[in-house]
Amino acid sequence: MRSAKDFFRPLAVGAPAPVREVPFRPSRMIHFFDPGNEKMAAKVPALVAQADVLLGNLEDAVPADRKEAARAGLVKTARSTDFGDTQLWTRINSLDSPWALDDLLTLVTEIGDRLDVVMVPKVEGAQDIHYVDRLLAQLEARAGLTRPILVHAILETAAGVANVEEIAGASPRMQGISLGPADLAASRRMKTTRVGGGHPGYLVREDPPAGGGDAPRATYQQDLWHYTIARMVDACAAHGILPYYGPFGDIQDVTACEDQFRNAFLLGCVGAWSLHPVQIAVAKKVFSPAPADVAWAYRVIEAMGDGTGAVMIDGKMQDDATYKQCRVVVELAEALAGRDPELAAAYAAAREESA
Ligand SMILES: CC(=O)SCCNC(=O)CCNC(=O)[C@H](O)C(C)(C)COP(=O)(O)OP(=O)(O)OC[C@H]1O[C@@H](n2cnc3c(N)ncnc32)[C@H](O)[C@@H]1OP(=O)(O)O
Ligand SMILES: O=CC(=O)O
Ligand SMILES: [Mg+2]
Repeated sequence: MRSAKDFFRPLAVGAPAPVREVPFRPSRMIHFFDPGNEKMAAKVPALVAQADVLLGNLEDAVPADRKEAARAGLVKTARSTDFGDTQLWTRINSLDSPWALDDLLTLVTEIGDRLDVVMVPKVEGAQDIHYVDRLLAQLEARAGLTRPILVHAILETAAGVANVEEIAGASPRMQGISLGPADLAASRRMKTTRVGGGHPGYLVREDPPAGGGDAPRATYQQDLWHYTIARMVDACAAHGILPYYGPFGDIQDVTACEDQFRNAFLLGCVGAWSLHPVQIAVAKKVFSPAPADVAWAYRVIEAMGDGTGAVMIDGKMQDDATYKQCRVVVELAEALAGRDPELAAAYAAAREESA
């Protein structure tokens, strides 16, 4: 383990200094595209205005014989697209694959100045982050980069979940963690055969009626991902990095996708992956606080003055703790409004109405 004093020193001579705080940039949806798929790549310029993050995916979902084409496609897209303040991320291949090393060598050298975050799949412990951390520093120094590329880990192995706290704190480069429910299900030997979301078999059943009988008993579907998301959120919050829900594979079921995203939002996640353009709007809706909630948060903050003591608003007790919750909502709303004029107008209107 590195000394605390050395933690913020560059890991290679000439590499940029590590960041001390993860910059909070809106990232409600991390939109995946296959850069080697010409039809998808052609849609990227139009998606810049819609998505907070565009991610060129090189890992799963890209066939083995198209890996080099995807990597080359990402270099081309990064160089030919004006991303404005939309972030460009990539998901490299897993560290045990034949492609990960060339992914990093090529991308940092060719488009390192355009890449904000490298997503690393199947992270099992701090050792995986340390490897990427040092390699990125060497490559950044060689490429003459002046700003460090951040790292995002996918939580998708049982070992990764067991080590999530050490992963979150492994490097000042750590930007965040996403739940990867598909690979995690496989790693845990869960019996689901889907990408994220619930399962109708995972339920609790109400007690039998008093006195017996065989009247039908209600069942309630349970959330397969609650434990892991909550654990990931705690690890991220404790280390000052950002948690995300990952993929929802039933593209047509936007209702269930919205529910899954909202559970994650309420538990503390700041965004989710979008696999198809239709999921961008779902994530935008869910991960932007509702205007009525923002207006309420401002009311509480204004009524609480310096944030101490207790007041009643509409029959509800407010104190230092609700004040802090409301600050979370307002700070998020203000960060999003800075990027999204429509949202800014909706927040201003709701605030005026509730005044
Ligand atoms: C478990 C995990 O690791 S999840 C992460 C890895 N998986 C991914 O990244 C999947 C990304 N998404 C996809 O590959 C595709 O969306 C699929 C395979 C799910 C569906 O693709 P299609 O069957 O082509 O969907 P559909 O017919 O609705 O597409 C409509 C249009 O949107 C385009 N499109 C589809 N998905 C995307 C995308 N993610 N980004 C940009 N454009 C897209 C299609 O190319 C198509 O273009 P066209 O109108 O010019 O023909
Ligand atoms: O990579 C994501 C997953 O769910 O697996
Ligand atoms: Mg995966």
